[in-house]
Amino acid sequence: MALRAADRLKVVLNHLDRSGVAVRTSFTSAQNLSHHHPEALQYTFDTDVLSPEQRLAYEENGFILIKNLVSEEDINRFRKEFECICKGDVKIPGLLVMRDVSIAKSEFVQGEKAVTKLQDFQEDPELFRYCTLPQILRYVGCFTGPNIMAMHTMLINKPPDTGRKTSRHPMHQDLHYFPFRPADRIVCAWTAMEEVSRKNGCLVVLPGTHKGTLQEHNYPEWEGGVNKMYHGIQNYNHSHPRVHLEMGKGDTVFFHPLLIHGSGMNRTQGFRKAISCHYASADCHYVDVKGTTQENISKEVEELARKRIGSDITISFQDSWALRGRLVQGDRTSL
Ligand SMILES: CC(C)CC(=O)SCCNC(=O)CCNC(=O)[C@H](O)C(C)(C)COP(=O)(O)OP(=O)(O)OC[C@H]1O[C@@H](n2cnc3c(N)ncnc32)[C@H](O)[C@@H]1OP(=O)(O)O
Ligand SMILES: Nc1ncnc2c1ncn2[C@@H]1O[C@H](COP(=O)(O)OP(=O)(O)OP(=O)(O)O)[C@@H](O)[C@H]1O
Ligand SMILES: O=C(O)CCC(=O)C(=O)O
Ligand SMILES: [Fe+2]
Ligand SMILES: [Mg+2]
Repeated sequence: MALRAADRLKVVLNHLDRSGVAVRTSFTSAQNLSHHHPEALQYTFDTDVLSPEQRLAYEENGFILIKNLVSEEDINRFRKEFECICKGDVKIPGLLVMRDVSIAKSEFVQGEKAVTKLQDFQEDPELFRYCTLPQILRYVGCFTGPNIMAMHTMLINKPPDTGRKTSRHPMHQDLHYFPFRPADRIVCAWTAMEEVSRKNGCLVVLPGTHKGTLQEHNYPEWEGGVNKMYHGIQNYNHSHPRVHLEMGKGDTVFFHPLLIHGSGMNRTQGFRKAISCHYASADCHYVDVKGTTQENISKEVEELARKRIGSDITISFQDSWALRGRLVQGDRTSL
């Protein structure tokens, strides 16, 4: 007899729950337990960090929110460092400072009010401390396993919208940007650096979409313009349930790279701040994206590398990730 996937999960979790807490289940055949156990939990490892309920939630939804994971003191330090970078007091090799497209050509906006995002802070010891926080890595290991690479780092400073709606981030899957697999061994940690709500443009996720495949991404046709490399999925199911992730300072969401997500407009006058890192198992391998839907982004990244480094050296899409990735736990086995 074939069990529905959700029933199988409940059966497996019931079996896994060694603490004796009752997990409601619709099926209890011992024979089916052993038979279905290995295939049912695809997205998480049994590490004694996530409770059975938390594992089930990630398996079903593709994300899990942990409250109050990063201390106020750490966040204040990241914020200070961000200010120093924006003022030009610190120069970090490889760091990319992005301005919002609506003010990119303005000479009047200076300092942190001009910055919408820092990318690639792996050479900044102060900001990179975020990626090595033990309480974050404990959770990351539940998804990646023990060998962990920090692949992609960002500090997002979503600006007050200028009225052109450019502060939105279109709905997308982060895997679009990554030429490595398997997807299930990649996870993003995203920490709110202050209260984030629907008003200042919190994350919006489509629960369960991590079970789907990678979709085609392009620039959305938005009247007010779109930020460079902010590709989006054009034809996702607009009637799929949406969840707005309202979070407090220090709350952290871990999410799967196929989970469809974006963020809304910032309707406040403050700059909505978040810090994030994409981790992958060091056992992942690079894939060739030629002839796939990822070819468009790979060409943009290669073009950017040529602009920044010079056209005499070719840095492939894969190389650009191998150069930025940093081992944060275990052994650098492959990536
Ligand atoms: C999972 C994860 C990976 C998902 C994501 O992160 S999605 C977003 C990823 N975004 C990126 O990686 C952005 C990469 N950033 C960049 O490519 C650069 O910062 C640029 C946007 C090209 C700016 O380059 P840069 O040379 O430093 O700045 P310039 O002031 O000289 O501007 C060069 C030309 O680019 C334009 N520009 C600047 N900022 C933006 C913008 N935000 N959106 C669109 N166009 C922009 C700027 O107006 C200028 O144009 P022209 O004067 O050449 O026509
Ligand atoms: N017209 C649109 N086409 C495609 N995607 C959109 C469109 N409008 C919003 N989105 C996407 O939906 C997500 C939520 O954006 P939106 O600005 O609607 O925020 P919101 O938090 O839902 O706010 P609201 O309170 O207005 O519903 C973002 O990822 C955004 O890019
Ligand atoms: O902080 C945000 O607005 C979301 C950013 C995001 O999803 C991304 O850069 O991939
Ligand atoms: Fe994203
Ligand atoms: Mg809306």
